[in-house]
Amino acid sequence: MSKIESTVFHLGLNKEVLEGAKIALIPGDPGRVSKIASYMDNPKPLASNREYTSYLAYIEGTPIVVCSTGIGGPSTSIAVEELAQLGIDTFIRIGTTGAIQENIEIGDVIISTGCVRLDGASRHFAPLEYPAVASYDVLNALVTGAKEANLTHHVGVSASSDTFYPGQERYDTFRKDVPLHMQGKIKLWQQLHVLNFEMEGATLFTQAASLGLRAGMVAGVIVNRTKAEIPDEVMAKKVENNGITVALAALKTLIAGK
Ligand SMILES: O=P(O)(O)O[C@H]1O[C@H](CO)[C@@H](O)[C@H]1O
Ligand SMILES: O=c1cc[nH]c(=O)[nH]1
Repeated sequence: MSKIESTVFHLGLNKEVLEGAKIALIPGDPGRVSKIASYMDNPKPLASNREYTSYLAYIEGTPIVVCSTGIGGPSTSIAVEELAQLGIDTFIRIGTTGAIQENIEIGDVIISTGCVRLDGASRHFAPLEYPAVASYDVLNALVTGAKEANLTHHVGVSASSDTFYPGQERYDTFRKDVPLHMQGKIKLWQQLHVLNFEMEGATLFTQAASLGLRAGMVAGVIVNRTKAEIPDEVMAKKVENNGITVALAALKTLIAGK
């Protein structure tokens, strides 16, 4: 039996339990998986290992995998690789994010056309010159979903940092400062019309595009960095529903288009 036919090492899944699913919804937070699955039909827990919690659920009779990636590119790349081995060809990241443009409100959603590759893991899939871009049809389905959901959404470039604190220029930390070489980065990305910071998109987009797979990302804004550094956890729990709503609406477009 080839490796591919058996259970994948980290996710603890095999082809059989995925019931032929081709699309995966991939939040960072394992605690978000059951919530996402609960909005679909017949949600069923599949596995939980390390940061990877997975469910199977159905939309209009189509099986959909929901699997968390954990925080950051490295763990995300493992989830995407192993889901691809099991036949998934379309990935929709459902995240939360920090906006860096003044006009973006908490509760808005950001749909990323591409990501600034401030991560390390994406370089293991393609040289830095390779663009971290969403696939057109997933991006289009997400924008359509946001419009149908009547949610305020912003479409543009995100920045994916390997760290939450220095890489996103947070000063209110243990050292109460940011290393000199990381100072001024919010200003730089603001000038370049980057909309937000998060931590997985660059790896996901580079990995998927370079493997000929499809990926997109929608994230709920839980903090605006022109106003604050740390998100409010109660607000964050509420806002994550907006990203989920857009992704579920996008599924309908993707399944119809399939
Ligand atoms: O809410 P999730 O999907 O985890 O996404 C964001 O939240 C985490 C940081 O708090 C990072 O994973 C970042 O990308
Ligand atoms: O500010 C934020 C909020 C969520 N996730 C991030 O990476 N940054």
